[in-house]
Amino acid sequence: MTQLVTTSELQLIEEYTMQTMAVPQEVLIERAAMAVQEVIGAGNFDLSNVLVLAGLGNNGADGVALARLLHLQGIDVSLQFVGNLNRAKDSVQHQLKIAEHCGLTRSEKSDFQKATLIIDAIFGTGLNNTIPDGLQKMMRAANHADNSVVAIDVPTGISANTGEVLGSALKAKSTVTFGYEKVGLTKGGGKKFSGEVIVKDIGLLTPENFIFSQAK
Ligand SMILES: NC(=O)C1=CN([C@@H]2O[C@H](COP(=O)(O)OP(=O)(O)OC[C@H]3O[C@@H](n4cnc5c(N)ncnc54)[C@H](O)[C@@H]3O)[C@@H](O)[C@H]2O)[C@@H](O)CC1
Ligand SMILES: [K+]
Repeated sequence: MTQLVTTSELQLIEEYTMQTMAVPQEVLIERAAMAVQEVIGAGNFDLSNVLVLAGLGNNGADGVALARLLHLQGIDVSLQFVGNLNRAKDSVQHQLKIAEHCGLTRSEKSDFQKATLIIDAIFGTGLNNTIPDGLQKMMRAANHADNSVVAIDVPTGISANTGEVLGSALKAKSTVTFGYEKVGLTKGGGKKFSGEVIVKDIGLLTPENFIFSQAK
């Protein structure tokens, strides 16, 4: 039996990890990025031209950290933000600062066709509304291109709680999800869009006797 989490259960686990257990958020972000680096480095993906599409929340922060790790590994990686960077969370700004110190500059616009692998770090468990129209258009174009997509935590456009497609979703070949599999990856659009789901430990700490509502 596999343990599943809802977004509210995950929120409790994240709070417990960072507030009660005092694990810094940066540690979780670094481990999330390293987990994805390990999966994409295992030999099943063409890493000759990697495009990281990063959003403005913590899912984007994971993507920026991953872009930096790949850059330091000598991989040709482009980092493109989706949305106005001025509105990005501090975690994203912080990760971008580290990446820039390591010599990785962000791209303004990237060529989907050129990318051999797209990393989807646009939205994760925080998505709670319909994807804006402009972004839906870009996602449909990416779905039509012939690249492999690896989603970080949850494919963009999928509700991590219900599996519903919130407007449009980015079709992943694999989804690297953190801690526990999200309920939304197991049903509806989530099941269809997430491809192979790989659960990775990133150091989230779960309170003893925590009650999970669902399993599969
Ligand atoms: N909570 C944490 O500290 C950690 C989170 N992690 C990553 O962070 C993700 C969750 O991060 P966030 O909670 O920051 O959320 P996301 O990065 O998924 O989304 C960013 C923000 O977008 C906004 N938003 C939601 N729906 C929208 C819509 N339709 N249009 C425009 N904006 C919208 C919300 O304010 C949301 O906070 C996880 O999936 C995981 O990848 C990991 O780095 C581990 C640590
Ligand atoms: K994502």
